[in-house]
Amino acid sequence: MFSLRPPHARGGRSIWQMETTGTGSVALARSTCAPTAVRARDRRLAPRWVRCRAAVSMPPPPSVRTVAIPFSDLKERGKDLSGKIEEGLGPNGLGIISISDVPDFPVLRKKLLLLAPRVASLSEDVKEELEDPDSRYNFGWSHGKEKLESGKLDTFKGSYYANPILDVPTIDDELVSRYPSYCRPNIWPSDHLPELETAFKALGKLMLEVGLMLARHCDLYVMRQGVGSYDGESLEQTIARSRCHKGRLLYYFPRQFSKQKEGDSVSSWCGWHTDHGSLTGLTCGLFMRNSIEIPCPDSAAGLYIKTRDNRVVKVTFEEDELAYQIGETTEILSRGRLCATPHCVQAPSSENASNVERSTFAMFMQPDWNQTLKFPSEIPYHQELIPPNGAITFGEYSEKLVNKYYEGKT
Ligand SMILES: O=C(O)CCC(=O)C(=O)O
Ligand SMILES: [Fe+2]
Repeated sequence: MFSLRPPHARGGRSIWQMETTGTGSVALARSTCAPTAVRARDRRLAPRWVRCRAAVSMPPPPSVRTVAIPFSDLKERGKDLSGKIEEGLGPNGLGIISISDVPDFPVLRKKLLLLAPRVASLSEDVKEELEDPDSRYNFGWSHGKEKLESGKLDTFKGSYYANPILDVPTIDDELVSRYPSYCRPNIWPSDHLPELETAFKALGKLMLEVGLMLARHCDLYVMRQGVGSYDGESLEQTIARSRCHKGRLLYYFPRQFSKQKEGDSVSSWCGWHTDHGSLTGLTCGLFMRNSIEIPCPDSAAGLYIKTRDNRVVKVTFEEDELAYQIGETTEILSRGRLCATPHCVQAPSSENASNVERSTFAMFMQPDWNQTLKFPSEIPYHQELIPPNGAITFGEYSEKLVNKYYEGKT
């Protein structure tokens, strides 16, 4: 059954340190905000039984609905949404919020997500041509290159990475070799799946536009809290001027569990990690069998989040809602006013899972490689990577992070 133990209790290794995913979501050890006894949002966490596989045993984790903001409110720059921002993304929030009624979103989502199994089923030769080892597989097709909690390579999901805003972020060769995971050009399967490029760019651009609107409201919330030098590094400006945004089309292969125990892991499809950038847009996962959409076959399958007081909860939002999560960089720069959240994805259980696939799209919005971040003196993560004066460009910071997790270098 599900483990309600804190992650560090598993197998003697912190599971949050394990997964090294592609751009935007290097999985990192983190200390969460200090646990507190009972918080306002806990009232929303009233347990709802989502699955019971065995007659005896521990209850499954509760399922929690995201705080939702209607698009018509979000697009008003001056509207006071600080209550909802605080409830969803503040120090006691789940670190995820959803936006409802975004025009065109449901159609663009479906168009792109239905292409994920088609990418995954291109021939091995074609997929190899679509790989980009020089960017550490941060552009084009990536499968089995990332490390999982177990330390094994992740073969459960495949990703297609591209910058939906800029095909060629820079032509400066020095920058391309210094920051390959952001500066290399996009790769598109123009001969084999030409519709991918249009669908990927359309959804990515929409998620950036809506993300910018949300960023504005996050800034208003943080400024109301009186955070000193935040102004010059506002989330909205940071995202608006960046050339580093990265979309990731994810395809989760059907999982066949050899032992029931293995299938019970809450992170059986995607390991625990915290996105390291500024803001991540996320679509609701689309379940399929043989590339045809089906309803989610197991209510326990999907996205899970670790709460600030060390509980694991399943998080739900509607398929026509667009969700956003805070990344570590924003948590640090907002001095903890906006909090990042560890998350993972659970596959359906064996009995329900035969041939079930899932696709989704994440849009990682992060500072430009040349933006200097001014870190406060006390930060919850990666203190050892920050120079004594606290100033480092996002490009250098990301390279150090990638080295830390891929090669153990700092
Ligand atoms: O599949 C999902 O819903 C989440 C994916 C994710 O967390 C990531 O790509 O960073
Ligand atoms: Fe993530």
